[in-house]
Amino acid sequence: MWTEKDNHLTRSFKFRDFKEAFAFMTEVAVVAEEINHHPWWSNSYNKVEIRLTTHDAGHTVTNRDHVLAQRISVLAERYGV
Ligand SMILES: C[C@H](O)[C@H](O)[C@H]1CNC2=NC(N)=NC(=O)C2=N1
Repeated sequence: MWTEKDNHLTRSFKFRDFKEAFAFMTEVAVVAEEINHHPWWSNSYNKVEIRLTTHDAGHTVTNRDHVLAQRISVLAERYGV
């Protein structure tokens, strides 16, 4: 589940292995380019942490973040995470 703190939406994902984590990240990257809104993220082996904020709105959470979060959740569901 996404949580909002310090002016960003954040969620952590744990995949089966690095390969799945990176495949997920690749899919997120395609969506980010499509809607021109991009995540901050970190990856370590099978874990991906994502933070969403809108720099253009002074680093606040906007509808663009909620839209991307929803799109990411749909992708994540396909990995069963
Ligand atoms: C010019 C372009 O629309 C902006 O730089 C976009 C691109 N991607 C972005 N991504 C995020 N997360 N926040 C932004 O404010 C943002 N702005």
